[in-house]
Amino acid sequence: MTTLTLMAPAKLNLFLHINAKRADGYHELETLFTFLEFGDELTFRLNEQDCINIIGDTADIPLEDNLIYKAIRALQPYKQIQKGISVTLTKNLPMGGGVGGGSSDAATTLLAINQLWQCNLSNQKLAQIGLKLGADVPVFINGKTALAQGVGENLMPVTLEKRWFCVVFPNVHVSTKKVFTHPDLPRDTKKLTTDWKLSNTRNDCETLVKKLYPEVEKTLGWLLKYGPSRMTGTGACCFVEFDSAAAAQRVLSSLPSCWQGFIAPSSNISVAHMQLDNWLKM
Ligand SMILES: C[C@@](CO)(OP(=O)(O)O)[C@H](O)COP(=O)(O)OP(=O)(O)OC[C@H]1O[C@@H](n2ccc(N)nc2=O)[C@H](O)[C@@H]1O
Ligand SMILES: Nc1ncnc2c1ncn2[C@@H]1O[C@H](COP(=O)(O)OP(=O)(O)O)[C@@H](O)[C@H]1O
Repeated sequence: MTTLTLMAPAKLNLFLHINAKRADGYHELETLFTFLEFGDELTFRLNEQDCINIIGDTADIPLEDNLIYKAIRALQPYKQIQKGISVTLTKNLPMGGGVGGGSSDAATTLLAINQLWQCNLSNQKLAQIGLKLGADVPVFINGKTALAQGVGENLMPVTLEKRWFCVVFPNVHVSTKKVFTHPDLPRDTKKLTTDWKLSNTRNDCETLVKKLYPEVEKTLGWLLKYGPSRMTGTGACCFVEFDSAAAAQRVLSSLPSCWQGFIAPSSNISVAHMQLDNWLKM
C-alpha cells in the first residue's frame, strides 16, 4: 500500500502544573493530556522520485522549518525502500494555539512514515526521535490520554469519561518560549499525590498569559458564563466542557465573530492510532 491518510488530533492540557526549572532551562511539568476527535488531516503518498514535498495548508512555514518535514528527515536513516514521500496537509488547528497542532502533525508523520518506509521502529523509539522535535510529540506517539511528568516524556495512561469540549482561539498567538522565560511565571507547584482531582488543579501559565495577552482574559471571562473555563498549554486556546454535543454547540453558536472555535468530543485513544490500526488490517 502506497497511500495513507491520518488525522493529527488536537490535545488539551486539562491542567498544567509547573514544578521546577531545570538546569537546561526546560521546566518540569505535571499535565493531564487528552485528545480531541478533531484535528489536521495528512495524506502521505510514496513517490518514485525519492524526494520529500509538502503541499496544502503549509501557510508560510519554510519547508525546512515544517515539523512534518523534520519528522520525515528524522526517519531517513531507517528507511528500507528507495521511495520519497509527498504529503498533503489540511490544517484545521490554529498554529501556536496550545492544542499541539505542530507536535501532532510531527507525531502522525512519524507513525505514517514508519509504515510506508517500512522502518519497523517501535513506538518507544519513535517517541524518542519525536522528543527532539517537540516536548509534546511523545504523547501523540503514545496515543493515550495520560498524565505526563518531566517535560512530557514520562507518561502514565489515565482513562477519562468522554466529554464534549468547546475550544475557542482568541486570535492571538502566544509564544511558548516567552511564557517559559518570563520572570513572573510560577514554577513551584508541589507534585501531585496519587489522589489528584481535576477540581484541585489549574493551569499555572494562565494568570501570566492573561496579563500579557488581554484577549485571552476576555475569552476566559466570556466562556465562564457557560461553565468552568481553562486555558490549554501555554495558550492561547481556552476550553469549556460539557456532557453533550448540543450544550457545546450552543456556546459555539453564540461565539463573538472576532474569535474562532470548534467543538469536539474527547477520546482516550488518539484517532490517528485508530485509523492506523484499521489501515494495517486492510
Ligand atoms: C508546555 C506545553 C504543554 O503542552 O505547551 P504548548 O506548546 O502545548 O502550549 C508543551 O509541552 C510545550 O511543548 P512545545 O511547544 O513542543 O515546546 P518546545 O518547542 O519543546 O519548547 C519551546 C520552548 O518552551 C520552553 N519549555 C518548553 C517545555 C517545557 N517543559 N519547559 C520549557 O521551558 C523552552 O524555553 C523551549 O525553548
Ligand atoms: N506543521 C506545522 N503545524 C503547525 N505549526 C508548525 C508546523 N511546523 C512548524 N510549526 C511551528 O511550530 C509552532 C508551534 O506550533 P503548535 O504545535 O501548533 O503550537 P502549540 O504547541 O502551542 O499548539 C508554530 O508557531 C509554527 O511556527
